[in-house]
Amino acid sequence: ELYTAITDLEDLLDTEAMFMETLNRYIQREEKKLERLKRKAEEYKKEHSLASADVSEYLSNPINAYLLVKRLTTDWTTTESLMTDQTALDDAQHNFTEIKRFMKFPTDEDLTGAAAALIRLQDTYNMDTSSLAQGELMGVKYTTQLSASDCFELGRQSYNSLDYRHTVLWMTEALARQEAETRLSSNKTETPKWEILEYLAYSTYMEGDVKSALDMTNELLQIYPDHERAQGNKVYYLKALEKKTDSLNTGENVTEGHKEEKEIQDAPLGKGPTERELYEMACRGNLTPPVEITSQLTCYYSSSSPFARLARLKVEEAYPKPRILLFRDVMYDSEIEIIKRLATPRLRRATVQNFKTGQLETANYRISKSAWLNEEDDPIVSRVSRRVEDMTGLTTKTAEELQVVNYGIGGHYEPHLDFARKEETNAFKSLGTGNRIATVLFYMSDVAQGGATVFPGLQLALWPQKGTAAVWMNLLANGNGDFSTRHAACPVLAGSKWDESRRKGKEDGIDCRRSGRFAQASPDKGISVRNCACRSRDELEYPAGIGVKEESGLPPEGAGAREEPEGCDVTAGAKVDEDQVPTKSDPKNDLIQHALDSYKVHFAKPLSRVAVYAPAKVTILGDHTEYLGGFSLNMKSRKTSKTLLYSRFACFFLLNDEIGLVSAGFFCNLGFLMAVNRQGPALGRQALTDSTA
Ligand SMILES: O=C(O)CCC(=O)C(=O)O
Ligand SMILES: [Fe+2]
Repeated sequence: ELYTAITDLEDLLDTEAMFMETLNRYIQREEKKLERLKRKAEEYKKEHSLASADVSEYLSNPINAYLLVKRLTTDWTTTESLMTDQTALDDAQHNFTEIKRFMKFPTDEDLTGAAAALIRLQDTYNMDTSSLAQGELMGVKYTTQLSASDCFELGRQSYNSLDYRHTVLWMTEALARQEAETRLSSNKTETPKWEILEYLAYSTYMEGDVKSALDMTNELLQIYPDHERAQGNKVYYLKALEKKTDSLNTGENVTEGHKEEKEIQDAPLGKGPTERELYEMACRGNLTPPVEITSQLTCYYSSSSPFARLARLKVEEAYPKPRILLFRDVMYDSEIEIIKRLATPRLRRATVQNFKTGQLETANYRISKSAWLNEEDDPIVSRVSRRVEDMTGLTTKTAEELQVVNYGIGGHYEPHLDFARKEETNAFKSLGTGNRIATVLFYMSDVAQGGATVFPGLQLALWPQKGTAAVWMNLLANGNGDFSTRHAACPVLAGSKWDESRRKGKEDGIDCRRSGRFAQASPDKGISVRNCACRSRDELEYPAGIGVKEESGLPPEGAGAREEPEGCDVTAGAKVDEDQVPTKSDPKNDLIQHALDSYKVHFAKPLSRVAVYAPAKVTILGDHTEYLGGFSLNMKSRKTSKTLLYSRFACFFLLNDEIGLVSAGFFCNLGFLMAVNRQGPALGRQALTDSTA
């Protein structure tokens, strides 16, 4: 199943390239063969006309007589075998077989799935058939168009799935396009009109319009009078019409055609629209929570964990109750690339849990591919786990592995709950975890169109933005599931959607929380902004006085701060516990050692300089300490004991105890040891452990 993930579809382009190469090679070889045959024919023609000019004269020459016999024997045999030579074709066919064996190649199931996906997109995003066929997706015009035969194929796929409504739509479009194509070129189009009419007539009948079905069948019979099935159908439709007229006269109730009552799939939520309607409206961006809700929302910087105190996290409330938060810029592009690279070879069709048996199985309501990553796979996974802990205040010890998801054409996940209900006794057995306390969903790509995460009951849509994470609790404080968290992933209309989620399981009861920080998380005192209905990065309105946007979130990538310092949250962050002070005997906690090791790993050479940058303000010990929002890095120098700088953003390097300014106004608020000179005194370490910030 390749259609279920865009990343697999990308590989199909390689397959197509190989096919094209084989085809071109085959054409070249056949052209060469035809060239040789043409030359032969020329030679025959020349000799033959010479002979015909004066036959007896020509044959009086014994050499000519000999050559004539030779031409028609051995020569002709060679010519004939050249004509029948199939090695080019055999080679090409052999190549095709090998390519199909060794490269990704779509199956009929892929074609059906891809067609169903297009039709799903058409329905969810309310797109009319003819605009879609002209390459228009929700008002955005793309260059690719569908031909009559493409539309015919979509109609045929719908017909095979007994979806007569879409068969009618697509066959009607196929007919219109076929007529236009025939007008434009004298060549006959690939799909004959009578065939389109046959599907169209039958589906129209099945949709209840017998009269039109009959008209179409008559048109078909004009083009193809001997079409047996059409002849039979005509009789059938005529009878159905007669019966209809009779019963109308007698006042009897008739069901038109074979139209069946549509199964009612969605129970209305109270009196209003059904969940499906709300879901589709939210996917189209036509639904937002009422103003009474949005007016309660705030944006703030979170510094509720030691790490977050240094790298303050940009938090945006998306919904108050259930509390849904968006953490902006919490993942580096480079991390995303690594995670995608690790996951790609492991992607498999995503499964869902069978409500009754607890077994994992595939389902049409969840179409995507996913891969699971654990902490042994790569240190990056632990990094993400730590980030999740810092964001939520929950431990990831009982969390599921990291699930990476890539959606394919029209990939979606219909409304569902992430937690297991009481009746689902077997839930999570196979995963070996408890119920899901919370979901943390990282968006690893922007999606050009569609692909929102929607909460139909809350009328809320979250639009994927690369590097943002959405977080919500699935369970209430008493351990019961919170049904208002029912959510869905809308079909991806254009683009590729990559998600990564960590869902936290519980072990016993509900208490695997390290603290109730998430549930109680509140804006940092005094800096909350009311009613910031923030959508895109540019629109974010963070409180003035806190600093430039770049100041918050993770340090800028490529600014020498790629490595998130392990242990930084303990040593350089909040108040340092005596027994947590790093010592030489405990190199794991030793920032300097960590910096040295990281440097060596990344640059394959030892360090010779110390560089430190401060979250806000650097104070040299001896000077008074100004607690600027709690961000201050105290440093000690042998040669100078003066406070050097009052600027809030600064980067210093220490070279043999001299302190100098590297660049100001650039780095952000993460106390971070970049490089250390071991030859000098252990300034950096001392400075950091002395930090009072
Ligand atoms: O991809 C999304 O937007 C939501 C995914 C989701 O709900 C899930 O994986 O459980
Ligand atoms: Fe979900």
